[in-house]
Amino acid sequence: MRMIISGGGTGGHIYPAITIAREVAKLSHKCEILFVGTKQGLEADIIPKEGFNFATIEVRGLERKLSWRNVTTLAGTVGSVWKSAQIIKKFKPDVVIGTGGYVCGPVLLAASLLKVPTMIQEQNVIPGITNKILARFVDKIALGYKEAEQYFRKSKPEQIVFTGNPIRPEVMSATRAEGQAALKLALDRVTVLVVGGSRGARSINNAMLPVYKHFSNNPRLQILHVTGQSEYNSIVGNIKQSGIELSSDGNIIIKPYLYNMPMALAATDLAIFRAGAVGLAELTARGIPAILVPYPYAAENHQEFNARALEKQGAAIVIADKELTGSKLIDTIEMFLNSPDRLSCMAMKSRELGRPNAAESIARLALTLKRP
Ligand SMILES: CC(=O)N[C@H]1[C@@H](OP(=O)(O)OP(=O)(O)OC[C@H]2O[C@@H](n3ccc(=O)[nH]c3=O)[C@H](O)[C@@H]2O)O[C@H](CO)[C@@H](O)[C@@H]1O
Repeated sequence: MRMIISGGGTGGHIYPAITIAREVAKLSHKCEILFVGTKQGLEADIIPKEGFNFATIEVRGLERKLSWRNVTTLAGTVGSVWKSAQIIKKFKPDVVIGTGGYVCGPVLLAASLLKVPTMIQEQNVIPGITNKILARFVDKIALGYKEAEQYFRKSKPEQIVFTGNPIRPEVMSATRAEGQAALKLALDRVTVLVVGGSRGARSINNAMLPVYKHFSNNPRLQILHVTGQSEYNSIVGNIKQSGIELSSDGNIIIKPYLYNMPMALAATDLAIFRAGAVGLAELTARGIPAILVPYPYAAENHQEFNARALEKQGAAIVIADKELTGSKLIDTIEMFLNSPDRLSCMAMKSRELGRPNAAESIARLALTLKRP
């Protein structure tokens, strides 16, 4: 099996691509995989680290309005479709898969024009613009949420398959003890993991300062906060300025990014998260109860819809970004600390929503596309 996989911009598109690629490789002997991304996206950092061959094309995202920039972007897209076609002709894939982000547009379009079997994987309740356009050209559409089907009305029913979102196998295999050891966490404390998606979240970062003040040195819990690369230094600066100690044996741990997120998830009792679809798939697969603060500027407010899907099933509490304050977070964390039953009930509801085998379903679907 030879496969090209493309997806980029943020972790929410990149990790599904990595997971699907690994699963296809596991299921088919002799598998060669080429990842196509951009030089600017997070994929340029993550993909070579993960050991995949990596080719790049130049492509920009469209603005969601009529603009001169869009005209030049579309003109540039013709060039990137041509470049993608060259990559495809040279690599000769049996199948081309896209996991979202604008880089997928030219790659999947070129594959479809060259009559190579294609599949896209849509992670969100409300699909991204690239996948909405690509839906007209591809052979299969694998959905992370059933609710997304209504946005692909022009597609044929046999094109659409509800699989759930793929999660890395390590997310399921890591044990609590391994996670605690990997992150040097205390064994006897409730662990709160705070993550603002793959790039961090300013409003969550800002709301956390009073939370640290309140819980600093509290023996009942520890907080592991992932700030995102760009805000790490300023957050650590603010914490030090406010007199909170970040010693190695303290209960507040701040990281810019976690390359071993599965370990952190394995040790987590409560998550404070944005509502990126892959992050949510990981939380539900492990049955982690969550306080979700959807990013309000995500395209068509899709994070709100992702988050509400969990809230509806009792797997999470949602706080709107504009209503997020330190004291609201403190009150909600205190509420969970004082009612462990509520926390475990939410954990159970979360696990009911999890689809730990989604990656395998998607990989099997990809294998069916290979022509004999
Ligand atoms: C602002 C925006 O539009 N974000 C979108 C982006 O989210 P984003 O990339 O933030 O989202 P997700 O939460 O879906 O996925 C993040 C992935 O990165 C990993 N991770 C994150 C932080 C870290 O330190 N280490 C780490 O490994 C997580 O474990 C997860 O696998 O793609 C998602 C999937 O299409 C969408 O639902 C989000 O709305």
